[in-house]
Amino acid sequence: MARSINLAVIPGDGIGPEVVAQGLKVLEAVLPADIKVETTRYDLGAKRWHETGETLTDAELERLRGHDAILLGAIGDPTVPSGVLERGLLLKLRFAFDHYINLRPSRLFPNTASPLAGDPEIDFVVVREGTEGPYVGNGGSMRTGTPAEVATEVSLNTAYGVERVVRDAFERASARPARKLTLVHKNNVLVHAGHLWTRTVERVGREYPDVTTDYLHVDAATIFMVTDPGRFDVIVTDNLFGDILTDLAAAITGGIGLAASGNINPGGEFPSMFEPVHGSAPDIAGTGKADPTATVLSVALLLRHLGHETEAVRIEEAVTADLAERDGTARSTDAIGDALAARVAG
Ligand SMILES: NC(=O)c1ccc[n+]([C@@H]2O[C@H](COP(=O)([O-])OP(=O)(O)OC[C@H]3O[C@@H](n4cnc5c(N)ncnc54)[C@H](O)[C@@H]3O)[C@@H](O)[C@H]2O)c1
Ligand SMILES: CC(C)[C@H](C(=O)O)[C@@H](O)C(=O)O
Ligand SMILES: [Mg+2]
Repeated sequence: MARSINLAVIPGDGIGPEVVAQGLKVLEAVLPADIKVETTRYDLGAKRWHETGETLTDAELERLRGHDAILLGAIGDPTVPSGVLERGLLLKLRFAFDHYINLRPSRLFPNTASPLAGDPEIDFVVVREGTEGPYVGNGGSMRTGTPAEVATEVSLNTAYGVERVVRDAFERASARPARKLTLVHKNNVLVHAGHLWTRTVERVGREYPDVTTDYLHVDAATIFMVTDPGRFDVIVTDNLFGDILTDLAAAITGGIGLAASGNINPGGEFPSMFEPVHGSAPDIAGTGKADPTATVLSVALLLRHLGHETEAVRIEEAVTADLAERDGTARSTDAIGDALAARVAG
């Protein structure tokens, strides 16, 4: 366990800088005096793109590589064409640093309101593939802008890429009490990729006889996530399905303002990157309405990844206590950050 953390911080756009400020506040408060955190801020995002036309240079990528981990707020801005920052910055980082595990825990904290009826027990984790699928940029457009336009976006699925994420998901499932793994795909239509995923889960699953496996088509998975979320323990799924399912998962567990994620490079060859599931929320940027809890919980995932389990748990307990005391009174981003920092410090 490192006694110092060399952290890269990418606040980004919209509410990104607002929530990252709270994440850093809580990080500083939770660490004991003998663990030092050194942060380097990278001002990437819309402003930088407008000024220079750059999203992320190779030199910056090289410098980022030298950090122990990255904390990212959110990127994306209405003044920048859709996809420029998402692909040129966020996905570039995930791909360059081989973040093939996109880990998205979904837990309904005690006393937190879910839009679902009753009082559902929700505690599952989505292991979303992070470097393949339809996200690879394997596509193009011909006769662009004409009535004869043809556009493609081809999903890439390699045996290597699918197996490594499936193995990771089985490892996580076997370490959890319910020991259940659900593959979510669409193998009735996407038969080539879908059957590769299905066969891989069957084959790797033989090495994990104590883990129960099942399969759901992604459309049916959205039904069960609303009608019976307790059936899920570990979900393993492709990059795009995982993106969509985890916004839904956030919605049923108290909202997108609470959903944390980690883009993990398990071997540690590259720094892993932690970020809330949500985006830059231009509709509320600058209003102080953004909930920083998702970022604070992402800091907990970051600390756990670096071996600081005690501090990670302390943050999660502080969030649990904070959520339990919420009574509907509006609190600012800053006020929530202050409250969480005070809890972890005390
Ligand atoms: N990881 C990322 O950086 C990331 C993730 C998703 C979207 N984006 C980008 O963000 C921009 C906006 O995307 P979008 O509107 O589809 O999704 P979004 O997640 O930014 O916002 C969706 C809704 O959730 C609300 N919301 C989001 N975060 C919140 C928080 N912390 N507290 C309270 N409410 C919150 C927003 O106000 C909005 O109503 C786009 O450019 C998109 O590409 C970036
Ligand atoms: C902004 C976008 C590239 C990103 C994704 O699709 O992975 C976001 O939606 C997320 O969930 O982190
Ligand atoms: Mg998303």
